[in-house]
Amino acid sequence: MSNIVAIVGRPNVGKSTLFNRLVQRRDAIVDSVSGVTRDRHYGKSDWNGKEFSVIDTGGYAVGSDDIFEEEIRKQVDLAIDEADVIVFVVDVEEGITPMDTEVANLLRKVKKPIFMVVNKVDNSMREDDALEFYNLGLGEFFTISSINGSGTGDLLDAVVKDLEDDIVVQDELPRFAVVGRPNAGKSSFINALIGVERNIVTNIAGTTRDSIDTKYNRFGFEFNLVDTAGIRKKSKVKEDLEFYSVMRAVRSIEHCDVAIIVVDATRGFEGQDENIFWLAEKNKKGVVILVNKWDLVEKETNTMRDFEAQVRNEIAPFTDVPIIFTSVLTKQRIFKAIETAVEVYENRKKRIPTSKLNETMLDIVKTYTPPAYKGKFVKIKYCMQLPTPTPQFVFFCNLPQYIREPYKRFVENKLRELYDFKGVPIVIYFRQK
Ligand SMILES: Nc1nc2c(ncn2[C@@H]2O[C@H](COP(=O)(O)OP(=O)(O)OP(=O)(O)O)[C@@H](O)[C@H]2O)c(=O)[nH]1
Ligand SMILES: Nc1nc2c(ncn2[C@@H]2O[C@H](COP(=O)(O)OP(=O)(O)OP(=O)(O)O)[C@@H](O)[C@H]2O)c(=O)[nH]1
Repeated sequence: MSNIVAIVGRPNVGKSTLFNRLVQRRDAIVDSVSGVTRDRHYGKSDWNGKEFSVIDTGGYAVGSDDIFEEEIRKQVDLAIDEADVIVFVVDVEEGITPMDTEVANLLRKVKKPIFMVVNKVDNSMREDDALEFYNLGLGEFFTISSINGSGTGDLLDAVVKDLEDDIVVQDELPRFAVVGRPNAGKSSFINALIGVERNIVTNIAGTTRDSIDTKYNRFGFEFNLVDTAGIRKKSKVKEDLEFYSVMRAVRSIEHCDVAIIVVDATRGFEGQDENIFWLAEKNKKGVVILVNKWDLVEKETNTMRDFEAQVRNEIAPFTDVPIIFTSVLTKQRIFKAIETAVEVYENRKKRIPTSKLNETMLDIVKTYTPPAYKGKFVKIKYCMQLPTPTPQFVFFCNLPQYIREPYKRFVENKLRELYDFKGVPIVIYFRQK
């Protein structure tokens, strides 16, 4: 059901450079919201029509050199458990180091597809130098230059062979993933919702270890709750890793239709919350934001309004997202949260008939035409919603290359005004006709 590619390797081999290359390509071509590169560590990519998430394990290891190795070992362990494909990067300039050998030892036992990648092979002379990496005992490898891009196409061809095609499961219940930073109240929310002590709730960050992906019937709604936290073996979690919560969020979001993002009101909407938000957006999933622990916030006249404004500011331009102030402790607005998630689920499945869309939208785009560019006028002739699992629209026109981002936004906003797409990412294309 999911396609997660993890990039592992010791520091400085070029993991981030490779990651950027994989993700930017997609950002440039497919992303509806350009300029959204707010997260360094994970992103969406696609190759030959297959979409996948890429996770860069670099940059997580913090602290002194001696705990470094231990951190990297843990990350590789986690990647082995949680990712579907592992890309192991080594550096031809440095050759084999003891840490490479250690990582290779961990990977050799793994059943999942592993791709060893010798990076910094910027020229043909270095191809010969790469031969020493056979000594790591992982068999064939790819030689690439992340900086100039050579070899990355062959690597991607091989990687996507091992990934699943997009599976569209029909006629299933809505799948909700409850995601958020450690300690935000995710387990408490699920418990309050389903009315039983299903998860372990404690006030120690990162204590939720049980997996649930179960069907519920509550408040007259039927849905599945997705929580893949328990997939990994408990014994291996010795302490909480930021990388672990990222992995967990990535996987849960990939599995869901709607991500219910739980935010701790006492901490505000922070960087990590934003990352999770954009992850859901990039995956074209529905989003509902719960501002939880609202009982702990000291309220003045405009506290709620101000908080909401701050969140909307951070998530612009996708501001049409339900934000609900909850207290899981006092069970405030729990029902509302589920009711809204169901609404968002329905919005995400919405299909606007072509005739109706043209009646409404064509008028608008003819009245408010795209600005002329280099003296040329763009004429939009026709539009339709694509038969995709999530809302995507195509506008046919004479000069699609002259359509700029602000006009796209304008069209998106109009679509959102006319048809309720609250909480749902929309993709808009302009195509030649
Ligand atoms: N010559 C050459 N240099 C490269 C290539 N890829 C990356 N580098 C350089 O190698 C250095 C490390 O690259 P990063 O991408 O930051 O490496 P990393 O593995 O993500 O490092 P950590 O974040 O510390 O784990 C940078 O100076 C890059 O410019 C390459 O293909 N050829
Ligand atoms: N006052 C107050 N406390 C809350 C609320 N929701 C959760 N808590 C408390 O916050 C702590 C963390 O809650 P959890 O439900 O374990 O949080 P979690 O997000 O599942 O945490 P991890 O398992 O670390 O990912 C617990 O002590 C809860 O009792 C709330 O709405 N109000």
